[in-house]
Amino acid sequence: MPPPHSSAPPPPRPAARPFRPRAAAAMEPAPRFSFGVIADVQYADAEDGHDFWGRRRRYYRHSLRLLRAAVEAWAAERPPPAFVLQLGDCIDGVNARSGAAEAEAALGRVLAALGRLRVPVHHAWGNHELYNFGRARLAQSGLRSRPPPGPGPPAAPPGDCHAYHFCPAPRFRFVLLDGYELSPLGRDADSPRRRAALRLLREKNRNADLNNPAGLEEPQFVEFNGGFSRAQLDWFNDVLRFSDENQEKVVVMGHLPIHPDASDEVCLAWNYRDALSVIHSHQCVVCVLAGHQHDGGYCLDSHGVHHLTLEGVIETPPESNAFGTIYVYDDKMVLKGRGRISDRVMCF
Ligand SMILES: Nc1ncnc2c1ncn2[C@@H]1O[C@H](COP(=O)(O)OP(=O)(O)O)[C@@H](O)[C@H]1O
Repeated sequence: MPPPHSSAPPPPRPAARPFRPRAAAAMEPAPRFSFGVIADVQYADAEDGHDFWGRRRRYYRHSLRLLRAAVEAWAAERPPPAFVLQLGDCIDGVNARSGAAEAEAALGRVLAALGRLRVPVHHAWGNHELYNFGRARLAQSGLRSRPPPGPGPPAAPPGDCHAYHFCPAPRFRFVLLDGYELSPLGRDADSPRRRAALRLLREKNRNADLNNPAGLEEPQFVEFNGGFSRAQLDWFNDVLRFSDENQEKVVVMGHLPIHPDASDEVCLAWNYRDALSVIHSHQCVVCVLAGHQHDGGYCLDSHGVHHLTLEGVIETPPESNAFGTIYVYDDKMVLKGRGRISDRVMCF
């Protein structure tokens, strides 16, 4: 969601030529592995709409076509990406207004499109998943992407938190964070977790509409964002300690951005500072990938961590796209962006 002062989006860039990582230079080593990234598909079988400010068009139906085009492009790569990160909000909240069957059908179409890839897809849960489904249903759905536990630190935090880690190649670990563990969204109406999240939100946000950030000292305290529990942050800290001790490089992913220079101030996780301070107390994290802020963003922070917020598919015109492939080397990650997403080299 753009802030009120944001300008019009840049025009779509022409389609890029296929990227051939091995052909770039004869002496350059081949990437260790690659993976696909995509954010905020927000599919619904509905007419186009707009963002809250009425400034950005939302292409609800076309977003599924763009997702299918992304899948085709990934499938044509040689070698294909080892996995895909779907950074959350894969279906839009408008589905829920038409009933549970519509939400299930929309999710089914998105999962079928991604399922053509035959590689693992890791799903972050965003606010729009939680507008459509409770957490219990999500945990039974195709969006529960936690792999079987492997060696190393505990596979996931306690409770129903959708956070986990996995190791796609020796000395590389990916950590998925659940930015809506603290949130009224997706919780049963009378549950203690929902009441506690609402209490916290209302302490920080006195507006009648909890989605309204006007006048807040910490504008990220709106209902369409959420936060990390202490238990999740402690678990995250344990995972990063293990990675430090084992000389691993870590990529963190989640729906919500956690650095103010890679997002507008309204789209950050409630307690983004806590997540950042865990990251900064370790050496291993090289990159944080997020969605949610549909205009995208990037910064290299004061500790040398890259923060990349992906442009959202939902606000991408049908003739363009918004996805990418990231090629991972021992000393860098090279993003080859498609459509609205720019190429980028992120050195470690
Ligand atoms: N400044 C605001 N004041 C009040 N409600 C808002 C504001 N910005 C967004 N909302 C509402 O918050 C919800 C989430 O916003 P939306 O832009 O749809 O989120 P997302 O970017 O995740 O798609 C929507 O119902 C939207 O109307």
